[in-house]
Amino acid sequence: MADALLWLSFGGPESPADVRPFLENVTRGRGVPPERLDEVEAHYQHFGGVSPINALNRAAIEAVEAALARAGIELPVYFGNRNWHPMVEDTVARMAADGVRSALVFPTSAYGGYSACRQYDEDISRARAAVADAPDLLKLRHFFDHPLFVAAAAYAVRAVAPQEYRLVFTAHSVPESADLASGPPEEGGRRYSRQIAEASRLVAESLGVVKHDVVWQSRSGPPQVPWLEPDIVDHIEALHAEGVRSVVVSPIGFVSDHLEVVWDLDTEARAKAESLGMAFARAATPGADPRFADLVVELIREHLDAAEPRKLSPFPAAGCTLNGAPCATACCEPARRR
Ligand SMILES: CC1=C(CCC(=O)O)c2cc3nc(cc4[nH]c(cc5[nH]c(cc1n2)c(C)c5CCC(=O)O)c(CCC(=O)O)c4C)C(CCC(=O)O)=C3C
Ligand SMILES: [Fe+2]
Repeated sequence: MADALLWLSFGGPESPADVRPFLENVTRGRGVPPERLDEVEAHYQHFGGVSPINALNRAAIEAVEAALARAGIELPVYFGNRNWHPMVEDTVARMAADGVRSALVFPTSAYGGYSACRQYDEDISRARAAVADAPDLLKLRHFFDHPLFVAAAAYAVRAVAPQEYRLVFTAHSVPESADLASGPPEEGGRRYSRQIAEASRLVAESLGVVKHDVVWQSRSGPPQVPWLEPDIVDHIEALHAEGVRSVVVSPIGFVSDHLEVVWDLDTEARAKAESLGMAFARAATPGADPRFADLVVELIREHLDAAEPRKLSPFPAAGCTLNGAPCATACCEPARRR
């Protein structure tokens, strides 16, 4: 039923010369102001023009290959990205040349929403359209509420948490209009912000933490357009004013570390906390946790062995579609660009 797995991710630059063309790929047609791009380019160049995301994806793929071998599942894994090499179009061409007729696709995002889900569907459609005899590509479902995802995130918090702390979850902000457009209009359970809140609640609950916050990071776009708030850096100030003296930040919105994690959290949010005399710890992203490889194998088994989906939330399982079809006609439509 499937001859391969395609690991589909965002991509990131791996040298200083890659940064600008990468950013142009990310923002093509998206109305991101040039000043924002200059600012973001400086963040990348601060780290030598290298995002950790591609190396972490390669390492996660190795762990999944080992987990598949342990499970006795013979499925070669291919790696393709939306915005940087290896580009998904090139990878799908290679899959076709290797004789792959049908593949499962693991997108490196656990959630619904335009940027986190439907844009990966668009990548699948684009890549298939570019390749003669492209394989059928079936995308795996959203996994924000899978017990192994929740367990990996909870473990990462426990690994860095001091005795007393405020637990703060963070995810990539999106325009409010994009968040409201996520999921079919009649059904709120696929809304990005609700899934983020639900994953955060599940992690906090499994840790026995009674009070947690959900905040946002890395907003871009023109300032007059409302995005999900509050921002993590502003929130740290608000917590300080409330008397909180120690925070643990869990980047629940992301699978692996990337530039926006190491810049916005490890650099900016940490500096803000330290300037206020607050203790600051950032939990690891789950992608490198061994539970994560097992999670991917379980999601694959839902298809190969018709295994029962394991999920902790009451929200409908969504995101699983063939050949880049959206979940539903009006689901997660891209925001209109001015
Ligand atoms: C929901 C979401 C995720 C999580 C889901 C998922 O993981 O897929 C995510 C992940 C990521 N976002 C990333 C990088 C960027 N995102 C940008 C811009 C944007 N992100 C958005 C949303 C999201 N983004 C949005 C609504 C925009 C505005 C423009 C647009 O509508 O597209 C820009 C442009 C500059 C700027 O505007 O800041 C960059 C460089 C990287 C890789 C970093 C690296 O290289 O290490 C990753 C993993
Ligand atoms: Fe982004």
